[in-house]
Amino acid sequence: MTDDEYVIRADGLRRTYSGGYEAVRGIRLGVARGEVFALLGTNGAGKTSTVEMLEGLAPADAGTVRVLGRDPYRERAAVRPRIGMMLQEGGFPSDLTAAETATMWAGVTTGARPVAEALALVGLDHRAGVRVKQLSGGERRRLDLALAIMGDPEVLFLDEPTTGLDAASRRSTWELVRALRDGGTTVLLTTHYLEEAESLADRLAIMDRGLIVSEGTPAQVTAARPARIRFTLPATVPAGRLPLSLKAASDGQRIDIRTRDLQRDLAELLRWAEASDVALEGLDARSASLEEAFLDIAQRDRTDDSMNDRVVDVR
Ligand SMILES: Nc1ncnc2c1ncn2[C@@H]1O[C@H](COP(=O)(O)OP(=O)(O)OP(=O)(O)O)[C@@H](O)[C@H]1O
Repeated sequence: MTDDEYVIRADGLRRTYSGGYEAVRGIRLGVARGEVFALLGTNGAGKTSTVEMLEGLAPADAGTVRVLGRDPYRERAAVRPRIGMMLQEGGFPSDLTAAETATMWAGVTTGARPVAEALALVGLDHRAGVRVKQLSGGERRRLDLALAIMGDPEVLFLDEPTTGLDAASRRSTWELVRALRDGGTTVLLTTHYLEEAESLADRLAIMDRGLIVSEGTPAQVTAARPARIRFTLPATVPAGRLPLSLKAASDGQRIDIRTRDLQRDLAELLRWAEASDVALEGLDARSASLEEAFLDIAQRDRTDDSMNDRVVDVR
């Protein structure tokens, strides 16, 4: 993909706070038109600091940012009408009702959709007459989303859009994001919900300590991680009797095998169990999930060890 085909492009992006703390340490990312891109990371990894630069709310200390081909900070007047953003904190007057807040926002939004439509899209139509301070946390989050999509933006930035939402509201927000994407909107979102990223994102990046440490489709990000086989051995069978080729870690009779060739190792295990007449209680074999990929990164962050170093051979 050429640079021109990216709706959001960042290169060598850095942000240093006063006091010298470098929150974003040179990242490169590109989001294509009509794509949902999720930015994941541990607390303090630099997601919000990054998104604020992409939104044009803060200048980059180094590197370049282009949104719709322009610098969102220096060319804010040209970029702002074409983007929607939902910040972590909405910060609207709490005495206004949801409808009044949306009407006020529509008044300063280019090409605003009808207020009733915006509220209905986030399932708040029945709460239109309720003051913001009387809305629940999840309802306020949905009002923030209604305002972000008020102008039917070409590019939508969502910073933790479903934090505080119940499971049903979260799923209807996902449906809305998918519908916007299908209508051609490019979406960049941050989230702490890995299931959300797995279900929504066409591509994602995981940030850690100011850098992007993994990037690709959810399948690509998890493909690099080992699969896992777990089971419990009968009390009479010591873990040392397992086939030597299986890299197994044990906690008493509970066995945890990490493997990059799930089919081969599972077949080996089952052949051994059959031949040895051993029942593998609670046998569970699964490919790596995004959550495991993420936890590996977070764990590495703490120990600076590779995952393989943490697998202990039982022999
Ligand atoms: N105004 C500021 N001044 C100094 N340091 C800041 C400021 N804002 C953020 N930081 C620091 O920069 C780092 C990155 O913060 P940022 O909010 O971008 O992380 P994040 O990935 O969005 O985290 P979270 O998932 O917790 O929201 C953190 O260590 C934070 O303490």
